[in-house]
Amino acid sequence: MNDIAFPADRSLDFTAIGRLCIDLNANEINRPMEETSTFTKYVGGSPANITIGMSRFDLKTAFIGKIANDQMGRFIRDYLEKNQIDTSNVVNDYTGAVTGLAFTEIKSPTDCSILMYRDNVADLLLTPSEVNEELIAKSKLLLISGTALAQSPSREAVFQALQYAKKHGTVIAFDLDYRPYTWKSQEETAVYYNLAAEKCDIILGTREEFDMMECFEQEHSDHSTASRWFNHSAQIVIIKHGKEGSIAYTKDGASHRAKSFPAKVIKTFGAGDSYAAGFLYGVMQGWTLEKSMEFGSASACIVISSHSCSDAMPRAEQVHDYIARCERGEIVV
Ligand SMILES: Nc1ncnc2c1ncn2[C@@H]1O[C@H](COP(=O)(O)OP(=O)(O)OP(=O)(O)O)[C@@H](O)[C@H]1O
Ligand SMILES: O=C(O)C[C@@H](O)[C@H](O)C(=O)CO
Repeated sequence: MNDIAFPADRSLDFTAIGRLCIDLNANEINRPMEETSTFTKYVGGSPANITIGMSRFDLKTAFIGKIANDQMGRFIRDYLEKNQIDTSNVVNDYTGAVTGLAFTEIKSPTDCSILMYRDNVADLLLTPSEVNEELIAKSKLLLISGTALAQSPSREAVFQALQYAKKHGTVIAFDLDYRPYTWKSQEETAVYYNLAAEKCDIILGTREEFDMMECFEQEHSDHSTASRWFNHSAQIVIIKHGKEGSIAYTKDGASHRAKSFPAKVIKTFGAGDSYAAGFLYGVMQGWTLEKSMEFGSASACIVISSHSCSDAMPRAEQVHDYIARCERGEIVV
């Protein structure tokens, strides 16, 4: 069991707010982007990937965001709807803003980077008045993603969503998703991340992302990081450590470690999104933290062993099968 009490009487399981963009993943892998010439187009954006993952787990999902009024925006909306995601609060921009592009470079399975084009993107133009209170009120869980805090009015839209979630007892998860190129300074990032994190029940981030948030603090240990947020709303703090696995801290002072599974890695990005989807799905099923972290870790392996993020988000049976195959020693890297 875990200690998160999700409201029962809700028609939606999971709603996310934030970035909807396009991934353009290099087809010529294991070389620098300068030497690539073709890309495959996928829907992207960390919160979008997580929502797609939750929908693949057969949860009832919705998205709150803004897309460009062009072919890319229509591609994104169509894809979400094909994945049974409620897009009633995905609004069109009519100012000529564009869709964020994430060009991915896969130099090697352990050396990947993302070149992000994010000038004048539609997703950061979502306004507080465009956030649908009723959608959040009928959701069990709201996910916020850090990059949506980078600029106004998206920043204020996220805080409005947080206010609605608090008002209606909707559980709040915060995936830190720190993307430095979207921010003016680390200090600005830390201020807004900390203000948002104080309202959240579940916080997921890497050690580096928490270090950024704690740039005004002296101590940066996993334990001090976690205990800091239990003085606010947090029930669970997850600190991810890549291939080394992850640690969950709970308000009662306990910690729970999860190892990573073996994976035939094609690219490392997408691990965090798929891990978040798998972990949050497990917690929503009422599983123990260990089982939820295990499910997230296996979900991550499936995605990092694939070329895409969104397309590769697995179904629950695929994740259970991956765990079973690892336990039988059938996945050797
Ligand atoms: N090379 C790997 N092999 C196996 N599992 C991995 C690997 N990298 C990450 N994972 C799994 O995915 C989880 C999340 O990965 P990570 O800590 O890299 O988060 P992240 O930095 O948010 O990911 P992303 O690269 O998508 O931003 C890890 O806790 C681990 O379970
Ligand atoms: O979050 C982004 O904007 C880029 C993602 O779409 C990409 O798939 C990735 O980095 C996954 O975490």
